[in-house]
Amino acid sequence: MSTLTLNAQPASMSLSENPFIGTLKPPANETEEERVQRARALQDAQKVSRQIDESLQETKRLLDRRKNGIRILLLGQAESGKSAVLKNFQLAFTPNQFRKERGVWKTVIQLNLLNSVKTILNVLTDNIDTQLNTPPPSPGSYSNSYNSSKIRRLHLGLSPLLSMETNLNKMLFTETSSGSPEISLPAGSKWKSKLGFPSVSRKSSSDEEPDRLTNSQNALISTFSKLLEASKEDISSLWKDEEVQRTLEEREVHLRDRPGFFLDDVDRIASSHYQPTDSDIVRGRVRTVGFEEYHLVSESAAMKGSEFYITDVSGMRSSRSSWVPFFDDAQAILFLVPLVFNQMLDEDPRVNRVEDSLTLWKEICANVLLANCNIIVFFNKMDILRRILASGAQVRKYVPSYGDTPNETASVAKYFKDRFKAYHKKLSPKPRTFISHETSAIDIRSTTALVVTVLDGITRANLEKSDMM
Ligand SMILES: Nc1nc2c(ncn2[C@@H]2O[C@H](COP(=O)(O)OP(=O)(O)OP(=O)(O)O)[C@@H](O)[C@H]2O)c(=O)[nH]1
Ligand SMILES: [Mg+2]
Repeated sequence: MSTLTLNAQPASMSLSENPFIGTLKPPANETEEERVQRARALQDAQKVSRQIDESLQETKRLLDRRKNGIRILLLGQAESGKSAVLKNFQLAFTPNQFRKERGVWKTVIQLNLLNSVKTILNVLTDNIDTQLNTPPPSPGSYSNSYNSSKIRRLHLGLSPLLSMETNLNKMLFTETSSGSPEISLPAGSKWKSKLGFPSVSRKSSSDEEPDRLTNSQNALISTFSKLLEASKEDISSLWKDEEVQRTLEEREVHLRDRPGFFLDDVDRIASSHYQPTDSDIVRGRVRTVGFEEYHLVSESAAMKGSEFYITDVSGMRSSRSSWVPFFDDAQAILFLVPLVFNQMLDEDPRVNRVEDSLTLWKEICANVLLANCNIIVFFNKMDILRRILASGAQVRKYVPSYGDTPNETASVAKYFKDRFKAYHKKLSPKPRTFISHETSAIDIRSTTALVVTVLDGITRANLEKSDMM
């Protein structure tokens, strides 16, 4: 083994030629004070050098550790359910850590609830505006129980809550350029530490640690919760009102199919003592902005100590170009496709969601950087698909090529699965197996069981790959 000697000096170089000797030698007429200063500076420099070495070693250790863990990338359009699937991974493998953050979700879920109330009020107001501008089709056909004065009264009653909601959103979350009324997660989960929940070791597009909330900000959160509780009856009767339900139906506003729907649980959630359940947390909606890597060290007995790195990204169209740097590192991709064939993208209401997923899928399949990557498709939101079909919506109206295939869940799922599978075969740079699952990510019992099986499959596939190398 060859050893490096620090004094090594080319034989051809004389001492007087060595350019470093002059700088390292103490000055000839150095005073005692200068000598002490020089010694101190040398000590400081050695300390910095040691710190750099330690940090390099730590980085290497983390990189080695990462290399031995399973690295998964979650992809799919916005609202496809990536963060919901991530929460199922957390529930399955790190339930204790997951539950420690329960308190953070209370405010998020209460804000989600209020967001649905705002949607209803907007629809009712809009409806009344339309009625005022069009004569009734038959006398008395506009006997709306939510007439303009009733809505005005409701608005008035809820206005302190609504204005507080605006302030809370500004205080806790990021505003998106999409202009969406949804709350957005600032890049990285550091927002959780704002609420007093230290984030576990993660890497994200923003590693800035936010300031903790001040007492007055915490008081605002608590007042919001109390005000929501005081408005519980109003919200409940608004949601249960038949006229309201009919108007929402006429306007094709299907709140149950939208993200962050909690109106069926208003009695439980609009309470200042409310504690979110696991299922509530998975249903809670916060739009992801940027990306975040979660490092999970399994707590479960079967896989204790196994490590996974799961990267969750924003699915907005404008964010997709920032996915590419993660392709190189990912061992498996979970690609989420919500089969909501009658819904359009938020960011471009002319684009059908399933068509957008297909376009994205083709790009992912054909990408050479992902040629060796396992890709697993989750056909998600199956519960919503069932509801959409039960409401009588015809697939062929939105996807003409569906033709006369039966308009029922199994046929619809098979039709889309076959299309995704065909592109996978045609566009993959190398042959690979098509793997897919039908999921409802809010069904935590079946999804936590599924992610355990999926992870097992990914681990085996990687072992086989490394055996072959
Ligand atoms: N009903 C139903 N809701 C779901 C399902 N999967 C996810 N959701 C809900 O849909 C909403 C959007 O899911 P997210 O996981 O936040 O979506 P995302 O893909 O992370 O979206 P971005 O962060 O915007 O890219 C959340 O409120 C979820 O709870 C599902 O299978 N069924
Ligand atoms: Mg997300």
